[in-house]
Amino acid sequence: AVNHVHSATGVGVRGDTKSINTTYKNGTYYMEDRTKYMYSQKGSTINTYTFNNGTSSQYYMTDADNTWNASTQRAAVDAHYYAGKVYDYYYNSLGRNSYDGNGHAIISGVRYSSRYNNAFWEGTQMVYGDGDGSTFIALSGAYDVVAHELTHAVTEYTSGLVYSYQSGALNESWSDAMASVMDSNDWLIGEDVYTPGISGDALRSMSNPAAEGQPAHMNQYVNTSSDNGGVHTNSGIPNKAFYNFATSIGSRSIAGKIWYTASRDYMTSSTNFSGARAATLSACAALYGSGSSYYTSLKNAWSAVGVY
Ligand SMILES: CCCCC[C@H](S)C(=O)N[C@@H](Cc1ccccc1)C(=O)N[C@@H](C)C(=O)O
Ligand SMILES: [Zn+2]
Repeated sequence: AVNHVHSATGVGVRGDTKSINTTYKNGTYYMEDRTKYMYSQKGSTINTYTFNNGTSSQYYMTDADNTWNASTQRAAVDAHYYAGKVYDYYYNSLGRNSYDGNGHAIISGVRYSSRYNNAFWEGTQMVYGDGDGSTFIALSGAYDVVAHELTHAVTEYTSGLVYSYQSGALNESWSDAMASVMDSNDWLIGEDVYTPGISGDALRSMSNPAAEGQPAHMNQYVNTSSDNGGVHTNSGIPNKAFYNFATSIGSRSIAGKIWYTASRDYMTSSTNFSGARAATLSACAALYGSGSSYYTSLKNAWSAVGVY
């Protein structure tokens, strides 16, 4: 195979079988995907590692027969698979080659710590906990979680939104919005890995933020210093604006293209909610014209959440 590239069978967090791209070298198979454009262009790859429930060192994921069906491999299978899908979306739909726009390698580490109910972008890689089995199962098991985390990397290289108060809530919201474009069969966030014992709930709802305890209007903005100024709470307001816009124009992909363009071309580290409205309007005008029906729908989407 070219560059020892193999497509393998893997079993994900929820027991679902999928095809992943691996590399054969030194007599074994590695969870290294060399099939993307970034490999042909810069030699960089998608690589997935495990912390083996530690917090400092991560280890290669290898498999002797390239059938990745061990229970200890499930979180890595999904982190690897979904990272590839998120790379593909940014490259094929938005013309962005990896999170830096220049084909940077994409690194993930799974099984971080013990019973860890979170996932995050560490600044150079994605990190996923296993969850405690009650609040979360392994967080890489959800497409929207992986899209959320990798979009934080895109945000760092585009707007650079500071992760606190209104710019931080926008940072969180842009991750949820792009995740909802890619994982597009509902308006829920985290539902595939959240509370396995409860059906129908989610960590967040973009269509009805209040359903999961978030504000959906500026007059409900929560002034707090916790959670970096309530970034996971107040994200409900721009999340609702994105939902309003995408549903009013009938296209998540067009809404996502405007949101991405706003972050890349019109937003900065200190952009607040009003600035985000202006940036999305500028992006919409640049892409579709200020006389477009999209432009009017976008104004209405923001005014419906009390942002001007
Ligand atoms: C390390 C401490 C804070 C990390 C914050 C990361 S970026 C984050 O926002 N993680 C997501 C994970 C996620 C994403 C989509 C769906 C489900 C879960 C997140 O929302 N974390 C919540 C639990 C939080 O930190 O409050
Ligand atoms: Zn986040």
